[in-house]
Amino acid sequence: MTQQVKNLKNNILLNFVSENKITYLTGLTFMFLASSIQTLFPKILGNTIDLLKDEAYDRNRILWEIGLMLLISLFTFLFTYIWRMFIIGNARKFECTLREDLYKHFQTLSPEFYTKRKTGDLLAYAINDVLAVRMSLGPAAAQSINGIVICASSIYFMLTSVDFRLTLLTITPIPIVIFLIILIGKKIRLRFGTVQDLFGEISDRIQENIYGIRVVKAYVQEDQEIDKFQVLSSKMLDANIKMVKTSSLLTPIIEGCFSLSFVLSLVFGGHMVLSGQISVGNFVAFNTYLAMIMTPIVSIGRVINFFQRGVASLKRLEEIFRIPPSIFDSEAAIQGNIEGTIEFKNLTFSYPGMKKPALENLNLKIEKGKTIGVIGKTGSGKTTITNLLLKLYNVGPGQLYLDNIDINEYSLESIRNSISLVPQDTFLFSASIKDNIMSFKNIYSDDEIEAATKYSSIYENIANFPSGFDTILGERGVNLSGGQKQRVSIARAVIKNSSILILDDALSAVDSVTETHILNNFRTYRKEKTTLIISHRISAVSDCDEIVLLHNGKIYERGTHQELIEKGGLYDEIYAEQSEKHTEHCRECQ
Ligand SMILES: Nc1ncnc2c1ncn2[C@@H]1O[C@H](COP(=O)(O)OP(=O)(O)OP(=O)(O)O)[C@@H](O)[C@H]1O
Repeated sequence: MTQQVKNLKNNILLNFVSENKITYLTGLTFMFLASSIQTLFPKILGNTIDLLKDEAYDRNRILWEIGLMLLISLFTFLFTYIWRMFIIGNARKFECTLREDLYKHFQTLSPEFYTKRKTGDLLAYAINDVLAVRMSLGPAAAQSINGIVICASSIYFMLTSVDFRLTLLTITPIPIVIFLIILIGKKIRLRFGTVQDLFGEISDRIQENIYGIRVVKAYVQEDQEIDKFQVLSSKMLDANIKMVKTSSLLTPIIEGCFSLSFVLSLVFGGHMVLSGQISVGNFVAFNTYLAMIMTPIVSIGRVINFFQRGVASLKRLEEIFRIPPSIFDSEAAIQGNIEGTIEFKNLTFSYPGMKKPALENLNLKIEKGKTIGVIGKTGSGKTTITNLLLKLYNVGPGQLYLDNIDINEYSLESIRNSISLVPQDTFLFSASIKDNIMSFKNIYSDDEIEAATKYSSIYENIANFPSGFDTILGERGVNLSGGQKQRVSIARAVIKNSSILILDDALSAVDSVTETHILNNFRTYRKEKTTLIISHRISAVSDCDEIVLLHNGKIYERGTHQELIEKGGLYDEIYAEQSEKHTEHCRECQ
């Protein structure tokens, strides 16, 4: 577990604020200054009006007042710019740091975590939740502090410079407005929650549909899919209409209450002006303060909403950060290259939450430089061997050895640097073929890249693409055939040139001639190195030094191809079945 993740587990927000306290304090000081001087404006405006009322007004005094107003505007602009740079800038920085840390944390989590979580949900953490936290720490925090200062100073000036009674009378509707905003806001949030849930469902459906578009078309499922989508879409419409019905109440209520304040101000304030209790200038200043108060109060609902969503999202993120990486290095983990001897000793492994072991009492030693074939029916445990060798799952002590050292003693980096895997489900990045082969590591020469593709029998295909190795692959490599994708994936493993190579059913989409060609290449290129070929096809493993036939997680038969044929067991049966099919296929081809 990295120190960073440990820190984040304690309190993400407090850690960030304390790390950036200087910028926060500077920002808050300028925010306070900007809001405070802003509230001087109405008072000076009032004074100026009162001065102008006098026919023999002092011209210089008026110019001085106008100059003051210009200075206030200038400093308000300047201080607002400065606090925004610090406070909003910090919120942006927090968003970025949070997303990077989350991404790093995702990289440490086990495959088990990913099988349990939906992609759409994980995306929501990285996008919606991080954004919600940023909005509450940035604009919402700024608006509330700014609003509190503006309201407090405005009310103070109204009370002290204009009239105590008039102030109390005109601000009477404000607590009612706040109460109603909070009440309606709660309802809006509930309805917004429903809209968000439906939005998640719609995103998941679109994502699944695009991902499985071939299956949808092949099974003529388009109409059913459209119907299902329409049902969801109308649910979303209903939820939105319900939300709009409630939220539409908010603005008229706020405007109505403030209109009441202005009417009260006009009636009683006007009367006070006429009876000479307050000046016209003070009356103008009073109304300007009233208008200034209006903006932060109107945004209370939005700010509360931002905070609530921010707090909820922060909680969700903290929960995710609290999930410990289930696989990590021990304190004194061995760093370095593994030469390639593998040994399974009485290994029994069950996937988390599963009763039946995927591998049971497995005993197998693979000497460095040997090529081993693993064959077996679907679900017999072949891929589980790969998962354990790459330490994607934890294995108990004393069950799996690499170069006669327990796998648990190695660092994850050493294990994964020493093993190249060509997985069953080929995954290519939407980048150039070259970047895919190099795994984005710019450490290989063009000659090495070319050689790797020749070993994998994909060179000719790539050379025929107009942009050659620079051809950009579509998402998941859609512009390549299944067999081409597999061969690019093999080239990626070949160039890594690790001590151990695992081909997990990696030749299933290539024809038998290409399969033989690739396997022949491997025989020369990987002479001194360990290779594990997992396959359903006997043709892929028949030349291996030893073949292991797995059945229900146990070794059922083992030996060379010849020995297993002579034994006349299950392997021989599969061989006979596959040879017959092959012969039939050849006859049909003729
Ligand atoms: N993540 C998982 N969680 C729970 N059970 C799993 C998981 N992965 C595999 N299994 C189970 O473990 C057993 C062995 O699976 P494994 O993937 O190793 O089989 P396989 O021989 O590679 O099959 P195939 O030839 O179809 O790829 C199966 O019963 C499977 O259902």
